[in-house]
Amino acid sequence: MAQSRLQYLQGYLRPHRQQLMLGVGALLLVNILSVWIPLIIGDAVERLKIAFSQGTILRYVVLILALATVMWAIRMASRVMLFGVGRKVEFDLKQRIFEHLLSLESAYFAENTIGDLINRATSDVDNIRRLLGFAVLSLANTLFAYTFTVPAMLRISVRLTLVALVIYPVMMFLVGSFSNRLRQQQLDVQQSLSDLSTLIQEDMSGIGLIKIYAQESNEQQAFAQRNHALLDANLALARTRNTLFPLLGGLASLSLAIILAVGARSIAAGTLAVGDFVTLLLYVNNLVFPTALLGFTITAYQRGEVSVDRIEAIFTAQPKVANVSGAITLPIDHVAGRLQAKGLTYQYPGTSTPAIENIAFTLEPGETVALVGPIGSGKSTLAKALPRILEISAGQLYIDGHDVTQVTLEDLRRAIAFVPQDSFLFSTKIKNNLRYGMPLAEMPEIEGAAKLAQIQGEILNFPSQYETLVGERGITLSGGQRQRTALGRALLIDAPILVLDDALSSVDNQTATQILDNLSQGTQRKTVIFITHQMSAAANCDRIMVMEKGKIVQTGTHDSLVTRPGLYQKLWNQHKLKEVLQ
Ligand SMILES: Nc1ncnc2c1ncn2[C@@H]1O[C@H](COP(=O)(O)OP(=O)(O)OP(=O)(O)O)[C@@H](O)[C@H]1O
Repeated sequence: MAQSRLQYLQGYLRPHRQQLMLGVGALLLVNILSVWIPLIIGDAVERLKIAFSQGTILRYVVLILALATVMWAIRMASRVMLFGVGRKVEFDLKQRIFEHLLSLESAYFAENTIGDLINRATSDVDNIRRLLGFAVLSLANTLFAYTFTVPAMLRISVRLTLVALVIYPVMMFLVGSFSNRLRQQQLDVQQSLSDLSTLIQEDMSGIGLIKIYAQESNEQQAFAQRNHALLDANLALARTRNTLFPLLGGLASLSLAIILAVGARSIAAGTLAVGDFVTLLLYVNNLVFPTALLGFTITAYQRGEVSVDRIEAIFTAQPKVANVSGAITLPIDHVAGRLQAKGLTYQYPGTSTPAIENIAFTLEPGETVALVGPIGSGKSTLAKALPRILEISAGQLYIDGHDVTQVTLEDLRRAIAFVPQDSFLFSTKIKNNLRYGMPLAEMPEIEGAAKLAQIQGEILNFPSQYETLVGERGITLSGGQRQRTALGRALLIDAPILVLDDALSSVDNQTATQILDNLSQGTQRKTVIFITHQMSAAANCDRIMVMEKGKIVQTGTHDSLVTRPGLYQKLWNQHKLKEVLQ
């Protein structure tokens, strides 16, 4: 890891340095003040020994009460400030994680489960909040308590102080020897929690599939297994904590007992004043609480450390496709829509052969070109290469003569609207789904896009028309309706180039052909790449490119290709046969 955990933590705290310093400063003040009260009490004991008077007691009580109130107020202020820092870091981290996740490509989300990522963004961030709130407060408090109390104790009696503190190295050793086990067990808990979240997330998304295959009981078992693993991990951690913490508390109290025994003898021998003894006892008491808390502090710290690693792992993932330095801008109204490929090749990481190889073509502005070919021939790969959803090399693909790798991603993706087969819709009004790419679009524009996508008629039949909620909280659209809504969404941004990656597969041939006709008419004609298995819709396109094993093997109009022996003729004949048989 490039930086140490401590450096990461410092980085998280940097923006809130001032508040942190104020909080720690308040703690410092309170610890300095806390040395006084035992001194005052010791003094009171000595005075009262000489001459008992109500007035003296009252004066001491008022003084101690006043001091205690001030200390309480400062301690409160320090807690508000330090816990506030924890909360602010939590906010910053959540924000950073979300922004970073948005910058990553879908391949990252295929490798990392959503449940795990959600867990990191919530539970792990929460651990860091506790580390930077509670643990920092508690560590600083312990440190200050020792720094100011121990010298004050030494001034009273070196021997008794050493006697009282003899237990503390044992405590430190104990904490040290448990710390690795605690950290590992904490990691196991976080991992088990992530596994469980992943299963919940996947099962809820795939609930339809579970029902179709009647796999409820298997999924229940899988859940029980992971839930048990989480329970075991939590119990193991609790066992360790329950062994360590009471041990620490017990040892801290033991130091009080030792000093009582040894101190009483010194008083009897006349080498220690009663007042000093009382002060010393109160000092030891001051140390007991922070020391007994050390166990919690250490767990909070280790829990936080584990979470720092898990969160930083997200930040180390970098987007593969990014703007080159000095990338050129290409305003959409300057794009005519000419696409040219020269030796375009792409090989998926970890595979032995390129999915597309040495592709060359030129698409003129306004042309509608179908891309057909057997399954797995590389059509989707080519489609994804165009708006650089896949990382392609420079010098292989040009938009209006500009190398796409040199154009800013924002402009390139604004110029090339990509519509995939799986049309994802958000759980919101259909109107908002349509204007997703242009949130400020007005109704006439939205309706225009819906008409072009041939979905307007159906929307008007929905209960609340364009205001109808779709998805989880609303109505369920059919596959074809979803695809046409997704197409309407792409048409609304009015990109000069449109890539339809099997995006009309659930739409009947006639409607698909009508949609393509809509797109190729008028002054706002688009360059359309229509990837499809629907041969009759492809046949109506200006031109057809036929792919096989990652290469374009034939190009031409339907009429020219269908008469030539070759893959296209074969695909067309298969399609005709299917039509006859249906
Ligand atoms: N993410 C990936 N990692 C590795 N190989 C992949 C990946 N995506 C696709 N491939 C492989 O690349 C080849 C081309 O796939 P592609 O999806 O481009 O074909 P296609 O022509 O669009 O197929 P279909 O008609 O079924 O949609 C296939 O062999 C496929 O297995």
